[in-house]
Amino acid sequence: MTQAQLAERAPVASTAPLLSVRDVSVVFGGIIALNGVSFDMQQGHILGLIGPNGAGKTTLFNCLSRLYQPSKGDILMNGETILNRPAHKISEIGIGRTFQNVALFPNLTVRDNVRVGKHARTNSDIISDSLKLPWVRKGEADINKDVNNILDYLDLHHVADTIVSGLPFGTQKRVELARALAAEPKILLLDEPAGGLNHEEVYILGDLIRRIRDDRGVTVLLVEHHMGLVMSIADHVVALNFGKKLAEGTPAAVQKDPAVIKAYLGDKDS
Ligand SMILES: Nc1ncnc2c1ncn2[C@@H]1O[C@H](COP(=O)(O)OP(=O)(O)OP(=O)(O)O)[C@@H](O)[C@H]1O
Repeated sequence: MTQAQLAERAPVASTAPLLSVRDVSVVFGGIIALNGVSFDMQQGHILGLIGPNGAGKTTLFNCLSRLYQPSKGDILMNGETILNRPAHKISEIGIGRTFQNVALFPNLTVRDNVRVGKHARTNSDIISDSLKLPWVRKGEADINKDVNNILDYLDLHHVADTIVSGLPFGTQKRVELARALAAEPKILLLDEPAGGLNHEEVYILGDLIRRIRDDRGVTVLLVEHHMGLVMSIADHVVALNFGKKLAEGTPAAVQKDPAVIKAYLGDKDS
């Protein structure tokens, strides 16, 4: 192969962000929950979004997951706005999410909850499903294989046929992660995943989030109060306070930033 052909094959490092939050503001009545917030998320990064109570983290998370519409600004994925998408259509463009208090179907098994995530990405419809048309049967076989892989990956096979409501909270959180992964997201939005977990469970979770990024190339946005978790796994941290961006950078730099230290003083959760 010639030098020119080799050069053509060489991967081109892309610096274009996967997701851009541009000058986003959200106003509730007279309250400015977000005030002109901008930052980028790079492909393959774990981005930690931190800030004291009321800083605007959940509001921003809800804009990204399309539950809230910003009053101003834009959110771009690969350069295209996502603001024209309703919440139930974001899995189609590769955005998955988990919920702070776990939002599974409590009376379904672990396996069926994960299958729900998988169906968010398949093209079958109710008529094809009920007629069991060939492409549906083939689709089902692939779905079963993928679901089994995800159950193995998240160490959930032993509880695959257990009803979710009887499982410990930490396991339910893992099921939620499995359901989100089943939709094969490019970006995973995690809303306080460490909430309600004990010290060991938080450590395991951190390892898992890192593995998901490394093994599956999933870019992760993590809204989290648990500073130990954010600082140990994030590549980049964005700190908010009173709806504004206070600082951003590496975990070490943000942790040392005087404005961030000041914002957290007296906040018992920090
Ligand atoms: N639906 C709403 N209606 C009115 N005000 C709201 C609403 N949601 C949030 N707010 C206000 O917007 C501001 C930002 O709240 P938000 O919940 O986004 O902060 P947060 O950083 O997620 O806080 P916490 O860490 O306590 O969850 C707060 O002043 C909050 O009271």
